[in-house]
Amino acid sequence: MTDIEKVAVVGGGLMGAGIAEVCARAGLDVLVAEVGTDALDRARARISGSLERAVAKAKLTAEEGADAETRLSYTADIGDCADRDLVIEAVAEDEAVKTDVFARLDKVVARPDAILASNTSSIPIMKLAMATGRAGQVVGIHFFNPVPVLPLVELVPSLLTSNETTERAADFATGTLGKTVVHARDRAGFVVNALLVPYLLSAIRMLESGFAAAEDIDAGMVHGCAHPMGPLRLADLIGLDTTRAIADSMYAEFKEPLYAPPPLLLRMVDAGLYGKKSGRGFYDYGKDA
Ligand SMILES: CC(=O)CC(=O)SCCNC(=O)CCNC(=O)[C@H](O)C(C)(C)COP(=O)(O)OP(=O)(O)OC[C@H]1O[C@@H](n2cnc3c(N)ncnc32)[C@H](O)[C@@H]1OP(=O)(O)O
Ligand SMILES: NC(=O)C1=CN([C@@H]2O[C@H](COP(=O)(O)OP(=O)(O)OC[C@H]3O[C@@H](n4cnc5c(N)ncnc54)[C@H](O)[C@@H]3O)[C@@H](O)[C@H]2O)C=CC1
Repeated sequence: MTDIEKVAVVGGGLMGAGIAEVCARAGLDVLVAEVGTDALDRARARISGSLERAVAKAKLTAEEGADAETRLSYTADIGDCADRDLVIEAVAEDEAVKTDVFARLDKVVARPDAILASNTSSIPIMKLAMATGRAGQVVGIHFFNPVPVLPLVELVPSLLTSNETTERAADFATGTLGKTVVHARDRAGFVVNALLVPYLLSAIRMLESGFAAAEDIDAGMVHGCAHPMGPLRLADLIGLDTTRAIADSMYAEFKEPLYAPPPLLLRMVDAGLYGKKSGRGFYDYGKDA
């Protein structure tokens, strides 16, 4: 266990809700910060629903589920992050939005040794660190979707992150949350997305070119390579808006065509077809997805 007891998660979407849930299940006091009451209600419903499913599947006792709920609190005021030991930013994959959040956290987080972490998939940590006056305490702690299921955390120090911050973040991920850590350099996409995203984009290009149907592309990778889901269903799970944003930042960093988002992905994002979270992407998920 580490000295980290009070955590805030800024952004309670797909990833922020999962991160808040695993932190509360690990016994931490967790504050979820969102942009307004509607977004907070959605975050609360996401976390409570997931805890209820874990209880229904006997992964948690009813008492453990109820205890986790009592450790969670919600706010629309980022100023409430003042007393936190660790803040994990999980807002949309947009550099301007994230740097604004880091600049605001730098003003409000009062503890001199607090860690400011980002769950970014691809934005260099240095860009976020330089929005603060405490780059030594800014680090990437990158979780994987769904957070309660997947064991991995990528730990990404920038050139300016102190060894102490990196070690405390690693202890938090492994000792407190029980995750498996891999260390990555501060390059867009880190380790996993640098490998995964070109594969997802290739599948989209394959569909776009008429090479094969979505179902056949996915079935090929599920039944031929034992992946738990095919690349198009996985892109839908990640969110096509997020997949596009990740591709954009990797392409901006490396200028390699394999990272360039294909036109079909761009048009689907333009159309609001974000995948599972919006109800439609490469597949239909119905209204309640
Ligand atoms: C973009 C980035 O920056 C980084 C990323 O995250 S990249 C994305 C990485 N994620 C992946 O690659 C996901 C690959 N897919 C999978 O692992 C699986 O398909 C999946 C876990 C999503 C669903 O698995 P499945 O077998 O098709 O469905 P299902 O039977 O419903 O779920 C399997 C288990 O996971 C659990 N689960 C699924 N989704 C869950 C969620 N959102 N929260 C909690 N538990 C969940 C289920 O309860 C079930 O648990 P049990 O076996 O103990 O009953
Ligand atoms: N979707 C995925 O599979 C994965 C995503 N990530 C990363 O996690 C981050 C979040 O992604 P998702 O959860 O998928 O996105 P999402 O769109 O589901 O959630 C983002 C949330 O941030 C909130 N938000 C926006 N601005 C805010 C602000 N200023 N203050 C507080 N909240 C704010 C939004 O209201 C929304 O609820 C991104 O950086 C993404 O790249 C990392 C791993 C996997």
